[in-house]
Amino acid sequence: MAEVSQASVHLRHRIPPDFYSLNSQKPFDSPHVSSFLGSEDVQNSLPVIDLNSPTVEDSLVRACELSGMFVVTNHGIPLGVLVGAEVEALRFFSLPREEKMKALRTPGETAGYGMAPLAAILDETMWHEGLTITGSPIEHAKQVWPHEYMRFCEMMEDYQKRMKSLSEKILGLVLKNYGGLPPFHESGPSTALQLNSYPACQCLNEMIGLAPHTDTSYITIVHQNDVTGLQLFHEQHGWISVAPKTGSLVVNVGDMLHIVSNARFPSALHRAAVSRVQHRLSFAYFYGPPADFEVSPIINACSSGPHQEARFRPVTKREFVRMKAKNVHALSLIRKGK
Ligand SMILES: O=C(O)CCC(=O)C(=O)O
Ligand SMILES: [Fe+2]
Repeated sequence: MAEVSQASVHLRHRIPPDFYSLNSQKPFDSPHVSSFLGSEDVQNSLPVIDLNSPTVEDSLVRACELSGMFVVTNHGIPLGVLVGAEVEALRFFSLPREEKMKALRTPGETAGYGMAPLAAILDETMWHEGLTITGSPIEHAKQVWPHEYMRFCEMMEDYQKRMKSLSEKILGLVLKNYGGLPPFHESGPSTALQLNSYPACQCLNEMIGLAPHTDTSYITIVHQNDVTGLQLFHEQHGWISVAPKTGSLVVNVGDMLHIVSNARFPSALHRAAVSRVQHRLSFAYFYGPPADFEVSPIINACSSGPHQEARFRPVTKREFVRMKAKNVHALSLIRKGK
């Protein structure tokens, strides 16, 4: 996921590329020469889980173990909510650049418009712009639409409320054999909604939308518009495309759940490709523990063999995020017996 420490916040408000002017000088020669096209043949190999199925717990645990990424159906979020949020996001990203800049993330803030927060830790040019929302987006929405901000705010708040419940449902099922989702006594979970926009790119060579990364969350729930772009790294097949399927959602395991599961569930390595002709949108909802909650591996009867011993030392999300801001491979820093 896309979080960095206070130490590097100044990098977080770097501005996205000027897509319009770069595209108008086409063909634009990007420094990337490799292909970002995922393998289409194996795109359907991700597990698809019906959340109403009587065997849902087992299926979820197996999917977490297998690839750390899966598709859910019958998740209870009406298609109208997903499409409505898409329409509002497009209304924002279609604004002229100088209008969007009014919502630019200020140094020290998480929420706001700008490059993927990931850009602060990866030295890579990404064909991407994003709007990060934590709770109410009203301050930023008012800056760009002095009179027409309410609909955007209502849609995004409703979307987050529903995603929070869905995250808790999925995590509760996944962790049932681990004693369930831990109660967060004082503060609630840390959550964020990241609206991602990848304008069509008529570059000579392909540009990456989002560079390969793992999310810092327990889990992330992704909704994509109908343009393919999300890719998962698979040990055997390399990069595989996770094609959008109307109404279904993609869920992936993040670093925090990887730790809790004692490495039984891989933290999904994923990235986003860009289309030459279509504007791609995605919504990533990150659900994680409160910043000061200490996360540690849960060892229980389900664990066997090498999983019997804790593979990671306990870490708070705050500390982990700080470490990851300096080193994307932060998991290796808290691994025991390195
Ligand atoms: O655009 C996508 O499908 C992925 C987005 C993502 O990985 C992120 O925002 O962390
Ligand atoms: Fe991600």
